[in-house]
Order: sequence, then structure tokens, then C-alpha cells
Amino acid sequence: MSPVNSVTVSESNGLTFLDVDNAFATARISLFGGHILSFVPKSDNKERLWVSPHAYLNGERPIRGGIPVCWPWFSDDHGREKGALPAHGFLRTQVWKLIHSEDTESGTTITLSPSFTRAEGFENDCNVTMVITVGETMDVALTTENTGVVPFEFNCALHTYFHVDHIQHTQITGIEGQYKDKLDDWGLKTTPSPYTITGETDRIHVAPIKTAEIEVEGKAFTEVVSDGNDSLVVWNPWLGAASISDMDPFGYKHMLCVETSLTQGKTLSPGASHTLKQSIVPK
Ligand SMILES: O=P(O)(O)OC[C@H]1O[C@@H](O)[C@H](O)[C@@H](O)[C@@H]1O
Repeated sequence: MSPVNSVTVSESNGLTFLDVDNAFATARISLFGGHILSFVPKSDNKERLWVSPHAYLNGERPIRGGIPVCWPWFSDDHGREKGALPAHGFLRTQVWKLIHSEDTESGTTITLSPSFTRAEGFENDCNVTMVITVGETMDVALTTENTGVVPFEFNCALHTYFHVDHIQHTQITGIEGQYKDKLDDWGLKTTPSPYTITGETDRIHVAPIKTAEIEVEGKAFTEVVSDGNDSLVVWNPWLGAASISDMDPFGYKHMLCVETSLTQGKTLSPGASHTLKQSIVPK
């Protein structure tokens, strides 16, 4: 379909990109992965997302940065041995379709859908759509609908890489309680207060946390509002970035993943649907 006036379509290295430019913000979306790469609100012209300068933007690998869509499993939680199936599922490495676009008084809405939702490790009938609204805030809603005759279980995440000027001057507010530490055999730990990032961090906060805020240099920068989640994941590879081929060794200084997630297994009955939402709210 032809998109609306605020959206420009371009191609590069075999990938198709949608660039949104409206009264409120600019944004960039790759149809490969249904992957949002940029959100710059016009209120302050500051980029809210981070994309690695070494990201593969040619369809060979998932894109490092922006908002990878994890579905129908999170990380390697696919029930087989690690590496047997792609980490974070198979939506972030396929080409999505543009279903609809619309300009409204409050922004531009783009609806995307993956080309396929059934693959090794997940053989169920369902529809997946993602509605992206680019306005004063960026709102992303990922809906999974069971169109089959048997229930199924799935997980998903909006694995957002937020841009921060410097990780050592960054603090997260709004997260309390315990988290599961992937770096310590999933041991349960107490969330630090203040919540700063001082080393490699890979945590699943298993609670339906609705609002978390990223503060940089003591000032609120980006609020992350979640809905339909059972967890919030916080990830920064720190010096481990040096061993990630599509990150540079110091890339960790300018990013922080705060991921609106389902990690505990959501069962959908036939006919039922679930929406995972993340809003990125500039402060
Ligand atoms: O390198 P990937 O597959 O994009 O994953 C990045 C990270 O994603 C996070 O969500 C996981 O908690 C980490 O364990 C993982 O390393």
C-alpha cells in the first residue's frame, strides 16, 4: 500500500525503510524486523533510541539497537538447548508488511505485520500486528491473536535500546522489589536504590511494572510506560560489548535496554488476543 504524506519509503542494501516526519517528531522504521530505529521528538530534538554504528543493516543479522521485537520466545527460552533456535524468536529477522498508515491530529499511525508467524519451535495459528504511533510520544502496541482451535503459550518483548548520553550518569527510577539475575544463575536479588548501572547488567524484574524513568545527569530524560507486560528487563553488556561483533567496545556507554516483556509464559485461548504496549515519553 502507499503510505500517507508524512511517511517516505526508501531502500538501502536490500532493506526498506519508512521515515516519518510530522508536526511532532521524526522516526525511522525498518521493514526488516518490523524494527524501529529512531524517535526524535520535535519538543527537544533529542534522539531517544540507540543503534550501534556497527549494526548489520543488510538483513544478515538482527539489527543491534532500536526496538527489536522478540517473539514468540524471550532470549533462549524456547525449550530446546541453547542455540538450537534463534535467540529472541524469528520476527526480528524477517521482512514485515506495511498494512496501514494514517495521519491523525495526534500523529502518524503505522500498522505492520510479519510475513509469517509459524516456524520451527512455534507451530500455532495466530495473527501478529504492531501498531506504531509517532506523536509527542512513540507508542508501540504488539498484538498476538490466537486464530487456531487450541490454546498456545508464548512470550514476547519490545527490547528497546534507549540512548543515554553517558551510562555512568544514568539512573532508572520506578523499579523496586526483586529481580532474577541472569549473570548469577538467575539468583534472586534486591533492586538497588538508587538504580545505577555500574557493570554488566542482565536482569529480569518479574513484575508488571508500568512506569520507569531514565534520568541522565540527574534530570528526567525518557519515561518508559508499559502495559500487558509481566516483566521489565534491564540489560547493558558493559565491557562485554567488546565481544559482540556488531557493537564497538565502548558502545555500552551510550545505551541502556529497558525491555517491556512477557517472560513468564502467556497462554492464549482460541479467539483470545494479547497486546504488549510500550510508550516512550520524552521528559
Ligand atoms: O544479542 P541479542 O540476541 O540481541 O541479545 C541481547 C541481550 O538481550 C537481553 O534481552 C537478554 O537479557 C540478554 O541476555 C541478551 O544478551
